[in-house]
Amino acid sequence: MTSIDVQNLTKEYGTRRAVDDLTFRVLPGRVTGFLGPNGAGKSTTMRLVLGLDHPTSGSATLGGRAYATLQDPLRRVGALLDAQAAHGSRTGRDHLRVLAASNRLPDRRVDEVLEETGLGPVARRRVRTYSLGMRQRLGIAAALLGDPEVVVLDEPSNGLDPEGIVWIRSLLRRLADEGRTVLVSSHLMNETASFADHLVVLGRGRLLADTPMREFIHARVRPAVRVRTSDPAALESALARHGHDVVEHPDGHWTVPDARVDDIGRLASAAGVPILELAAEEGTLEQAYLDLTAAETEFTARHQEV
Ligand SMILES: Nc1ncnc2c1ncn2[C@@H]1O[C@H](COP(=O)(O)OP(=O)(O)OP(=O)(O)O)[C@@H](O)[C@H]1O
Repeated sequence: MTSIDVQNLTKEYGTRRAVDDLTFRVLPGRVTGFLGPNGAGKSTTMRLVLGLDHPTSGSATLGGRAYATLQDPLRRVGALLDAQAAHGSRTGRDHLRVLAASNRLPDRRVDEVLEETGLGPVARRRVRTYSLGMRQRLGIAAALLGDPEVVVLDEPSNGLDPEGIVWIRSLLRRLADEGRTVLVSSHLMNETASFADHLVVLGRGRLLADTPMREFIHARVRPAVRVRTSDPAALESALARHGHDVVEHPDGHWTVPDARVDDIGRLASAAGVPILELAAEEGTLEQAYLDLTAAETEFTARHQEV
């Protein structure tokens, strides 16, 4: 199977360094979320992987080969970078047929991907009449046309309605389960958390994290227990006796940082404290991401002061 290998990749536009000595690997069989603030270098990296731009130094390869050297590239790599790329005066079906013909792919694939992306009913309409979500689906259909081992999608949920978002989530999962290499950029943290197994995070063109999603969250956000009781004084003293701090919230629930739900449940039960609600509070990707990017901003500010 084919991995994406980015090795000491640097791209400068004039004096601006969009990608700065980046090294990471995107492995098959999982969905890798590609995150970073605006201008962090995600699209530039994707363009370099897809041979749409030349690196200033370093390399980006697919299964050890540069994109430009691949035979029938659509059969190896499918990409969605710009959903507006399709010709407005063509029908969705014709757009895909032209792509298929130029990559020696059978017409049968066109109908298969139209079906797969839910575009069957609008396939014979001109692209200029498509909504943003339909164009997005057409871009995804084009990416899947060659049944590629590697799929690179820049903001695929953009413009999709809730049904479309659920669909893209299950599509990404299936592509990864089939053993493909899937790299997906997004600004939406809840969305990324729902599909990514692994994360690559950029900041100012540099690699900030390359880690499984669960680890990324657990390393940055402390787990807590959410609890609500009808006898706050009794709960507070029971928790204090066992060295737990509590944080009280205006709506009456409390959180106990760094605690496990089993321990708090047992402790409350032993003390005879009535419990109305008890739940584990997992950190979210958004919290972890903001923590990381805040640390990065602080680091940059400190270094600029020197
Ligand atoms: N063709 C170009 N010419 C000059 N500068 C460019 C070009 N392409 C990108 N840049 C600059 O490189 C930096 C990285 O941009 P890039 O689009 O890769 O970031 P991104 O992480 O994809 O951002 P976003 O989340 O906003 O899409 C930005 O400062 C951008 O202005």
